[in-house]
Amino acid sequence: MKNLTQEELDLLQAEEAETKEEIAKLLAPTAIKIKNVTVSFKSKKGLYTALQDISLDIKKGEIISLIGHSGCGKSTLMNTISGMVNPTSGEVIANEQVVKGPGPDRGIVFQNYSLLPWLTVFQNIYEAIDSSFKNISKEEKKAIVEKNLKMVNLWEHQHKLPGHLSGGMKQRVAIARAFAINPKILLLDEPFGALDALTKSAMHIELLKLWNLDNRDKTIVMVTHDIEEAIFLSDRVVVLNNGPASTIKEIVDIPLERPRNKKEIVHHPKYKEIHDKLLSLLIDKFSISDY
Ligand SMILES: Nc1ncnc2c1ncn2[C@@H]1O[C@H](COP(=O)(O)OP(=O)(O)OP(=O)(O)O)[C@@H](O)[C@H]1O
Repeated sequence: MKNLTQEELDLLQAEEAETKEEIAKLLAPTAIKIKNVTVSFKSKKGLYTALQDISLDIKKGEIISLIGHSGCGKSTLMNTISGMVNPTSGEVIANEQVVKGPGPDRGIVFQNYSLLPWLTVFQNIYEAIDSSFKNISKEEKKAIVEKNLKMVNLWEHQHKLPGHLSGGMKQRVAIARAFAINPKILLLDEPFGALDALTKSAMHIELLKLWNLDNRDKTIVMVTHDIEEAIFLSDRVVVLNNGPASTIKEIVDIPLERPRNKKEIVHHPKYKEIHDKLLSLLIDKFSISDY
């Protein structure tokens, strides 16, 4: 084990880390640093400020969920990390580089899969690898496609077009494509939002399996509306206030040990507490008499 610096020791003490996992997390380097990010959009009515002075540090290997009401700015925050939206002020540092635009170190999966409908499953992944890795041979690229399609159990479906796949299969292709590029940071914008409950559950397990296979090194940021999904997958849940000028309302830790079991986790004494807390943060009114 490496010798800890005074700063690291102080940090450990301050946080009263209890488990090995917590200690590892505390000592992990920062993968994404969001520094005082404000995002304003020009609209016909003038300037619309979606996000106001957001700061957040995300550690390497962390799984973070962004949650909040529709229109609060979750996707905008995600897009500033991906580089598709430039902050009006402030900056995002990802993998120690100031984000200036999209890059292969940050893979994105959208809710609508964004597969190219005229390409087969195999080609969809191959093309993504082809445009990201210039210096490897065709054979190596094919091997990466094969490995990642096998990981999501879709190798036998490699010749199909996206139109001939179910929603869950399309989403698995989209995830395999994101993993094939092997980004250090994986950005998931409501990736399972359109799936039925059973497929969604299966996809949660698939995602965590892939994350485990990768030594839990990949940093994952996910937008979701689903509290259960956020608790099951995340290390921390970031709750955003409503816009305009949305800020971080609260960051909720999910101190549930991994690996997590879908059936058992709901009986964990902390689960209900966390669930209630997130629900209260999202919904202010609970009783009919409040309406
Ligand atoms: N390119 C843009 N131009 C103008 N306004 C924008 C643009 N992108 C987002 N907005 C506005 O910024 C606000 C935040 O939008 P965003 O899509 O980030 O919200 P969200 O929390 O992801 O919503 P949802 O949960 O409904 O997907 C909204 O009011 C939206 O209309």
